[in-house]
Amino acid sequence: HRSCKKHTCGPDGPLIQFPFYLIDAHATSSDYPAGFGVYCTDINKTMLELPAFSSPVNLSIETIDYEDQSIDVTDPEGCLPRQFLKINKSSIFHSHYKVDTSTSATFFNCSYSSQDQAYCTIRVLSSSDDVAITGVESCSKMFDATYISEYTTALRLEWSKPNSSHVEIECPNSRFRSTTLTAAGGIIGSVIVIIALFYIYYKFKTKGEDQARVGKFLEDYRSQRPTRFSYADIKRITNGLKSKLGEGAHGVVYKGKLSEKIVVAVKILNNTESDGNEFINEVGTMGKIHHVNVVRLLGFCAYGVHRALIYDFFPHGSLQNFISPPDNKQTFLGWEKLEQIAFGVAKGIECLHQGCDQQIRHFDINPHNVLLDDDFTPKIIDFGLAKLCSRNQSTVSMTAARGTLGYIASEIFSRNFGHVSYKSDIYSYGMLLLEMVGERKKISKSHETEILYPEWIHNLIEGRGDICIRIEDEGDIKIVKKLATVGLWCIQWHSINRPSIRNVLQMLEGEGDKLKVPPNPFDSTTSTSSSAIIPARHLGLELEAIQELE
Ligand SMILES: Nc1ncnc2c1ncn2[C@@H]1O[C@H](COP(=O)(O)OP(=O)(O)OP(=O)(O)O)[C@@H](O)[C@H]1O
Repeated sequence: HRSCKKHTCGPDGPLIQFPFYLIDAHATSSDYPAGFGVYCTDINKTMLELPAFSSPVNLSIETIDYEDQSIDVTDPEGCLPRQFLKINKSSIFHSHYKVDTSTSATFFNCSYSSQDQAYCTIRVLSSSDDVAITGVESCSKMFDATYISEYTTALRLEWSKPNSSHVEIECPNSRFRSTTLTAAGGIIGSVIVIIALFYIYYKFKTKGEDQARVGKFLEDYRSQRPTRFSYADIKRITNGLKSKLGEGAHGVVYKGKLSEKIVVAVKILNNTESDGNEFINEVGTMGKIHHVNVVRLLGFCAYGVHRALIYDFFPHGSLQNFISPPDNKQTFLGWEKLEQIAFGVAKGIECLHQGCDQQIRHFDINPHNVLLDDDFTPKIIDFGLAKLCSRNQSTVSMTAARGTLGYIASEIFSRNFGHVSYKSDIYSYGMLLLEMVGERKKISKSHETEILYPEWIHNLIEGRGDICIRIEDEGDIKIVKKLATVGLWCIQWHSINRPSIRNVLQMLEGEGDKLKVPPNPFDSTTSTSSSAIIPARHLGLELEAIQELE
């Protein structure tokens, strides 16, 4: 039967078999269900032809997963949201395919007056945002539509079973194989041969899939976009979630391999309730960031309830291992290296705050979220809290935001301390610097309990008393003082008194002795404020959710 034939477009293309079929001169629409016709391009791309209102929409098929009944498609012209609007009006598309990342919208036709500068505020029901536009005179509703995010570059379509007349098809090949073997070797022999054939087939199939996956990844890597993986891929990459690297607030991290040479870390996210669209948006933002001090997102999985992020693997782990090592192992990197790391982290924050079209605030800068590569170059990871804000916006809604207590600025706890802004990351960065400096004092065990931390930091900056710190040469003390001074500036209680990340970089680039001593943030406030200096990791606490005060 024609439906049992298998094809591929070139050696790396996905397998084309029922319900998909190659559109050729012999196939008639009555043979196959509509919406599953594919064809090969000159450059061996597999294209899906979907019926649409005026003319068919052609999308490139990246993978087909017959077990999960899903395909990943992209638009060869790079505008998937536009193509989606077209196919979305087709009833054939809806009867066969399901998309879990779409959002509903209503389109209005509005007339404008250039003179009228009054603002009109539109409440967006699906989010907490209002949109303000000027000069609107009147609007009338045009139509309702379903759309996908502007950041969506690949779309997962799940197909439901085609109607029964097509499901019942039996492939003569398999029947032929079983009867011949039964006659030739009896039941036991045939079972063994079938198992062997299945094993060989499985090996080849897996190898082929692995090659296709790596090929797709390399293609995406060159074009600087994250690859979308299925959950089956994630399981294969991590060898069945075997090697656990650790667990954080957002999920569990596993070590994995994309190929023999490409080792990765896969973060399986806990929060499976998060809206697929929101997740894809975030992935779109993360995928655009390419900076030496920010971890590059290599891939992601957003399929049903499964959400995962794939990053490069960094064998040294996080900065935390080097400033407060587990089991107090001797892992001191030296003050020069620590200074370079502090500078690199600030550069990474600068990229997030100012380097991209959209300002990105991390909201969870801490030593666990700074990974170190082979040369100890720091890489900021974990954009679970990153929210997109346009450049002229200075505050952001923090409902349901998370962070690590001790690294969280006062304004995140309460609006009384001002608006949440990019200065909240500066606070967390300051805490990171102070922990880098402060943890070293623990090398001298005998003094540990005698000196209060705030007092100790001020003694250090002002050169008073015994600072109990490991100093190898004269330059070291300068570095320590500089890091402590910048750290104290960054944790000023009111965000307005904290420097911007550019100022931080200027301070770190300078000699350090000319820096003004910052006001002591522990003097002017109550005892509650000074408790914030104790890093939460030491208290074993995590902040669950922060309610925004209106
Ligand atoms: N790309 C990576 N390479 C190597 N190790 C990693 C990588 N990503 C995470 N890890 C390690 O996996 C563990 C868990 O990381 P994860 O980011 O989930 O937790 P966390 O940063 O400790 O907490 P949180 O999620 O609250 O920020 C950490 O020990 C971290 O160092």
